[in-house]
Amino acid sequence: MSQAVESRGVSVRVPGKINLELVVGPLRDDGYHELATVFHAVGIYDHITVTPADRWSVQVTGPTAAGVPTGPGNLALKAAKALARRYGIEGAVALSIEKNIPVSGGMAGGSADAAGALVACESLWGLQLSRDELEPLAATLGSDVPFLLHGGTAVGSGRGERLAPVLSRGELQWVLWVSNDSGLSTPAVYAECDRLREAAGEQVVEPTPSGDLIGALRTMDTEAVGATLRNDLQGAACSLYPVLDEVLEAGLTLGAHGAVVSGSGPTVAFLVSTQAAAIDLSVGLAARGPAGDIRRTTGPVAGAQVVQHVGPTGPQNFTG
Ligand SMILES: C[C@](O)(CO)[C@H](O)COP(=O)(O)OP(=O)(O)OC[C@H]1O[C@@H](n2ccc(N)nc2=O)[C@H](O)[C@@H]1O
Ligand SMILES: Nc1ncnc2c1ncn2[C@@H]1O[C@H](COP(=O)(O)OP(=O)(O)OP(=O)(O)O)[C@@H](O)[C@H]1O
Repeated sequence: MSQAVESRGVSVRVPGKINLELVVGPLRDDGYHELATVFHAVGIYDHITVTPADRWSVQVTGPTAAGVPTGPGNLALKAAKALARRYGIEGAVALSIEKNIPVSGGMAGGSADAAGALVACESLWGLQLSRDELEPLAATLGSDVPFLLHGGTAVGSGRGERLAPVLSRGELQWVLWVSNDSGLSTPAVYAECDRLREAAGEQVVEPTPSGDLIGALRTMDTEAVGATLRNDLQGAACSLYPVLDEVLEAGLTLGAHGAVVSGSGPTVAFLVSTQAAAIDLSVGLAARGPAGDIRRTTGPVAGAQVVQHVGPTGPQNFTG
């Protein structure tokens, strides 16, 4: 029997994401929009721990735990149950989630927890599945879930679930403005985007990723990356959450190289070139921008990773 199977618990850390580019194409018959997006995993992490148990349960703690469901609607629980069903695992797990990723913030926190639960349970049950083998099941749980299995920077197509890695070197410095109010509902923001487009008589074409952004990422030219950030949901997010216009303007006035609403919002990501510039921008935003939580982070970072097996003799760490 493998070490993993003997273990009493497995802990995984999983990052949130921002979208460096989100090109929204036509609404499909299945209710999803065709996308061309560039996902970018950033260093704000949830931790998921799974322990064998007689019945399924979820406990949520941490700074952003408020409002996360602890019943059957929890995405991490859904992911663990789906994996058990798919591979004929009997028995259950107790899930413990330490939440740091904003909820309904456009950073795919629920999707991250689903990806984290898949990786944790895969390890606990000794299934020997690669990330690629987990992808099809991940895609049934949400369009962003496959990306969080891999992390890094990747182009997403289809409804966001088909991935191709993007080559880049070095690290980007980000300052995030996070709403300390309520978040935004993803379906509501897509619907608002459709409404605004229809009202403007906009012709919606098949989405393609921008070569300029991919080129800028290859050399990690911060100013060029900043100039090519784009999100077609931004207008809709600002329409539903008007303070975002002020947030975007405040960060750009304070010297950010670029600013973009992440995914369906309302989190806003500002790109700067150095850690010192990130500190300056955070201080400026906290003092002069609209009220919100300001966080500094970097990307790209790896996707869901096992960090600890808790065995009969105590914890065994895998990464720092
Ligand atoms: C906004 C993004 O975060 C950008 O990466 C994603 O597109 C949203 O991904 P997600 O939260 O995993 O979304 P899902 O759980 O798959 O879908 C939730 C809802 O969002 C809308 N949705 C999502 C993805 C997509 N390509 N088109 C859509 O219109 C649909 O109304 C769908 O019912
Ligand atoms: N483990 C979880 N963590 C956070 N939210 C969860 C979780 N499970 C279910 N949810 C529900 O999912 C909804 C969306 O939460 P999430 O934090 O993933 O939004 P989001 O970051 O805006 O999503 P995305 O960026 O993928 O569009 C919330 O209403 C929340 O109630």
